[in-house]
Amino acid sequence: QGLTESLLLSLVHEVTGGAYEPPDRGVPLPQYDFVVVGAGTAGCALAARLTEVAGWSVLLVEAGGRENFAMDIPIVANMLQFSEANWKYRTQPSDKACLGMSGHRCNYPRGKVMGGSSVLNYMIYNRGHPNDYDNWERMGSEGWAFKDVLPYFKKLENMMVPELRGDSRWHHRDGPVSVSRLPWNTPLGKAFVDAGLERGMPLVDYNGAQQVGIAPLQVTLNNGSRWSSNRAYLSPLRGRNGPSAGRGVLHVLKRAQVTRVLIKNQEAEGVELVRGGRRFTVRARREVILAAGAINSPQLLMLSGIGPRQHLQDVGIPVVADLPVGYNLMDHVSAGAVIFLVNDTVSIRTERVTSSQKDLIDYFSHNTGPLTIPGGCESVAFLALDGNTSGWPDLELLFVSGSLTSDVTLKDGFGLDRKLYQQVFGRVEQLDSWMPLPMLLRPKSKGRVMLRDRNPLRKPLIFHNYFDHPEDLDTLVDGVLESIKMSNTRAFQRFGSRLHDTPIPACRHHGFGSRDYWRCHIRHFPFTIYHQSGTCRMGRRGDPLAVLDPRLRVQGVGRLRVVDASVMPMIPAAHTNAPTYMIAEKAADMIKEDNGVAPPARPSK
Ligand SMILES: Cc1cc2nc3c(=O)[nH]c(=O)nc-3n(C[C@H](O)[C@H](O)[C@H](O)COP(=O)(O)OP(=O)(O)OC[C@H]3O[C@@H](n4cnc5c(N)ncnc54)[C@H](O)[C@@H]3O)c2cc1C
Repeated sequence: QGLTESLLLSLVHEVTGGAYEPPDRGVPLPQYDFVVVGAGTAGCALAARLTEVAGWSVLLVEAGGRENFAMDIPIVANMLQFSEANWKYRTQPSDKACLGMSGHRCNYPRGKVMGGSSVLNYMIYNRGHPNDYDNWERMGSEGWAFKDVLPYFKKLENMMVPELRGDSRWHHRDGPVSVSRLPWNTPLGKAFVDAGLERGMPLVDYNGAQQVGIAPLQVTLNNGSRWSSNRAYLSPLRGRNGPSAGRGVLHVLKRAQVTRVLIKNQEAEGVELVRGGRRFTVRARREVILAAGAINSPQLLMLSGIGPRQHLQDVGIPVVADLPVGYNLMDHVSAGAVIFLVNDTVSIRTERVTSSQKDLIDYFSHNTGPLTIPGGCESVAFLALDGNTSGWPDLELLFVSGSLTSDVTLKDGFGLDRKLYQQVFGRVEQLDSWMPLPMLLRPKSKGRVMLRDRNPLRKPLIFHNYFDHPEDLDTLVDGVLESIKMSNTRAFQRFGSRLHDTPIPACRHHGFGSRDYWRCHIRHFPFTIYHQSGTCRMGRRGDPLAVLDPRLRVQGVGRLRVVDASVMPMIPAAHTNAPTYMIAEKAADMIKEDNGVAPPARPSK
């Protein structure tokens, strides 16, 4: 009976999907105070905060459609990449990386849905290290030091982990973004933490006093389900929006793509957008704010004439402001496809959990069980490599209680060459396995986003430039070697954990397991951890490397800001969702201040 009830419940949710989010306005008004482009992590947070001001009107424009119930189920996170909720970007072919992917191109997913990438993400909640933000300030982003941003990290947080809730030095309970631990773990997830302890790593709250160490994940889940930005910030507005509620007005336009910012006399006047084949122009009395993410915000700026002069001239767009838009693309790349086999049925295999009546009932009726594990991610280690005593980690090992072979969609999610996949992994496809994702936290290589042409509906060109800097590759090799040590601990040997050792044919000549072999392996299978950022970086006013000033205003163009992951001058040693929320929270206060409204209350210190 439990199962039937569960399925009926899902059907009801599916039909009424997105019922908690603000409705689609259909046709916009001709004018608003603010037009916010993109309802992703930053856009939802920002729009919600701006409508706290009575008398302000905000239009939030989103290219994707509504969020639905299936998107809330953590275990299917990677499957969403095959849906229309993904922009389905691919990087340009490279001879340095993605060599094991079809066409030497890596997939680069981005959310295209209410909630943006916070709907596609793996929900890992991570702030980064104080040095990340102190470094931002040193690089010219005045007001973004850790002491300045910590209050905003706290403001967004509803910490639900019992032992952290009371730690008011680092955490907060009243924010919109729910943070919890996984309600359920596999034996392997626990083994990873034990293995870390065995290797001498301390158990840490990595969002607290010390990041380096080992820990079960903190995740943006509420009651076992995804807590997206749409859910966190927009659902509370439904039904209590508008002047009579003492708030501003929020209109949301879904499946509407902004094609250009309208600029006159070096000031943004509004946007042009297309929706259902119709073209609309919407004016902004106060400001246009781009929150379209690290690929689409630079694309939109360039389409509007703001970008590198030569590039704009090459594609035939009149130059409004000559700025380094699209440069400084950063991501956290990992050493993918390093897998360890185990003897017992202790890992997550998607087809096993989604066809288990018990697991389905556990999820739908009790909000627990394997379906609550976001794509199999359970625990994490942050490592400072030899000689680094700063506490600012170089490397992360993200533990996944399954591997490339545990889910039929994963290899295609990353875009692996099918023949190569069969050669290397076909033999072990049916076995239980786990995967550490050694992830480079402070990459030195930088990529670039460029326009293909002046057509706003064509995908931009993305050059990841992974491993341009040789140190990046070496750090990842260290990560693979540490993962092998983790597998050799007593905690993992209980399960007979062993490295899968079928070599990649093109790397075999290096000798399986040598540093050169791993370099070659990583060049074949670099997995993005989806943290694209930095392409509209902020910096000191007048800095030729900066697109924005530290108040996130586009240099040389009035009434235009960017508020999303693209503003980061340097990618933090963190998964980027929480830092993006922080950026939006801080931006909301700056925008209020700059428009003559004192921020409502100082966020808690
Ligand atoms: C698969 C995946 C897994 C991830 N896992 C994690 C994780 O576990 N933990 C973590 O911290 N981070 C994770 N991230 C990264 C994190 O989610 C992002 O850094 C964050 O969501 C970025 O927020 P944003 O506001 O910059 O952009 P987005 O959230 O991507 O929002 C941009 C929005 O703008 C819309 N848009 C774009 N162009 C236009 C246009 N022209 N007109 C109208 N709308 C437009 C998009 O459709 C989108 O909704 C993951 C990301 C992905 C894709």
